[in-house]
Amino acid sequence: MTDSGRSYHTIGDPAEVEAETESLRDRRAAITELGDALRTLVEQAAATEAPADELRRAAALVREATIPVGKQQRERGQMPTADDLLGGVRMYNPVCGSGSALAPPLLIELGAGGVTGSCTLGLAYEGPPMYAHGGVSALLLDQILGYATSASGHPGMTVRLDTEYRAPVPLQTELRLSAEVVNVDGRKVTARATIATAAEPDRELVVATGLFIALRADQAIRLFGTVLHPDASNPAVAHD
Ligand SMILES: CCCCCCCCCCCCCC(=O)SCCNC(=O)CCNC(=O)[C@H](O)C(C)(C)COP(=O)(O)OP(=O)(O)OC[C@H]1O[C@@H](n2cnc3c(N)ncnc32)[C@H](O)[C@@H]1OP(=O)(O)O
Repeated sequence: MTDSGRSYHTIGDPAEVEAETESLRDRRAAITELGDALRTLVEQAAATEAPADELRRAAALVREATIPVGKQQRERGQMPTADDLLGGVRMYNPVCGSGSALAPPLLIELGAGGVTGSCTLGLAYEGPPMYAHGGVSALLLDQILGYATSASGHPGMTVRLDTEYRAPVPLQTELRLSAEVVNVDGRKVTARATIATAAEPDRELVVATGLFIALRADQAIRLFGTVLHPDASNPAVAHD
């Protein structure tokens, strides 16, 4: 979809389709630009030692910025119009999404036999002083495990995530993640993932094993019916 509210998959006048595609590209670029600015803000706000009056000035500026952004808001049952769920584009995913202020973002690449990821965590992700919060490590691992299972052709939902913290994950340090599927047993898929630093990729700091369950059709419809089977009551969907 584009700002005009029409689907970019529309079959019709090629010039119109091209204009809508260009509009979508431009909107995604703008979402990423805002995401970058927000990430900088979040990181600087977590690291700031500025005096109170500067912080209040910043708070007022941020409140002002929420006005244009808050103008058109989607609701829970509506997918972002800039996303392409089946194509794997999730602009606001809290781990990988370039539009998310929460995402480091983690960059994931498909490799032979699995997937790899890279990111650097700033002070906003601090748990123990100088190191990442354990929940943040689990977040990164769940995402890359999910990506590995999907990429192997066995997408599912996490039902179990076992996380072993062998050594603290340093902040402001380039990290390397990797994940691979280790077992497929009917609808149950097991995958293993690790976090290391780029400097010492073989020293596993955190290791996780995830169990993923492929959804039955009735489960998928119960959980995601509105977005998987959009109908006229879903205002996020274009009805050309
Ligand atoms: C190229 C690719 C690009 C795409 C990128 C995408 C990236 C995406 C990244 C996203 C990453 C983020 C990902 C996320 O964050 S996913 C979000 C976090 N996860 C959830 O919210 C899932 C919550 N759980 C459920 O909704 C239900 O459990 C579901 C619906 C999944 C299964 O329903 P149900 O629970 O009723 O199960 P079943 O009747 O179908 O039975 C199935 C089998 O499973 C066994 N079982 C179930 N639970 C457990 C358990 N805890 N330990 C061990 N086994 C368990 C069960 O015994 C049975 O075994 P068997 O009796 O057959 O032997």
